[in-house]
Amino acid sequence: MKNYFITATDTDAGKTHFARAFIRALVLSNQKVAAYKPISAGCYWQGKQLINEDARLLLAEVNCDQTINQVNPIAFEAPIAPHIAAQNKHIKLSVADCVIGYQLVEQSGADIIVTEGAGGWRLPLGNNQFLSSFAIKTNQDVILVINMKLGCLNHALLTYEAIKNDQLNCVGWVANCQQPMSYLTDNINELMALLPAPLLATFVENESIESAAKKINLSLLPQ
Ligand SMILES: Nc1ncnc2c1ncn2[C@@H]1O[C@H](COP(=O)(O)OP(=O)(O)OP(=O)(O)O)[C@@H](O)[C@H]1O
Ligand SMILES: C[C@H](N)[C@H](N)CCCCCC(=O)O
Ligand SMILES: [Mg+2]
Repeated sequence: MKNYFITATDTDAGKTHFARAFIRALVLSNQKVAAYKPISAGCYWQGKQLINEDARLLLAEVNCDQTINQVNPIAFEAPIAPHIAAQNKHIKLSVADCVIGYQLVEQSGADIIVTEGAGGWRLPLGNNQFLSSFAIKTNQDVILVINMKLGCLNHALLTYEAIKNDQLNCVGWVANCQQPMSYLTDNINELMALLPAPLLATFVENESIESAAKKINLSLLPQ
């Protein structure tokens, strides 16, 4: 079984966009894929259930029998830092609970589990715990989505360094071009020179999931 943890330079950088395309590409290459979004903040009510849009979109791509609750067991309505949303509800977030949810996803019989983080790499859970510790505990291969905008070089390099210091492999990165950027090619070239991991795909503005999936070079991932 393989597992990938999708992180990013920031919130709204394109983690879900990439994860949807990645799952689609893996399913097209005949893998059994499950998704996991341990913690979400920013949800809507459907009847008595809180639904996170990321989890709904990921669930729509997988080919294992999963429920939305299995994909996203911990959900908060407010679109704020999850540890604050949890505090407001008198709930304690923990790495251990994220691992328990992951173990349930493992029972889906997937060859590959794709986990989407929340925010960036060092997302606080409160009580001095971080979502990155969940990725460490479950020994995930990390994929870094970079929102190509001014300032991303520093964010990308620091994130890469943190992943490496946490002794995990950043197995690839994605250039997500959501908005026009001056000297885009030069910025991508600088990242190619400085990040010791392969560029898996470059997504353009308004890239469809179908098109994005075709661009991901799965052969660059460790076999
Ligand atoms: N290359 C792209 N082409 C088209 N739409 C994009 C692209 N990248 C991101 N988006 C859109 O931008 C928004 C933010 O992207 P996305 O939701 O993937 O970010 P995220 O990192 O998952 O954010 P969060 O931290 O909230 O989970 C979404 O509406 C998404 O559909
Ligand atoms: C609401 C947002 N879209 C995400 N779900 C949560 C992002 C938390 C970021 C926390 C931080 O690092 O400041
Ligand atoms: Mg997301």
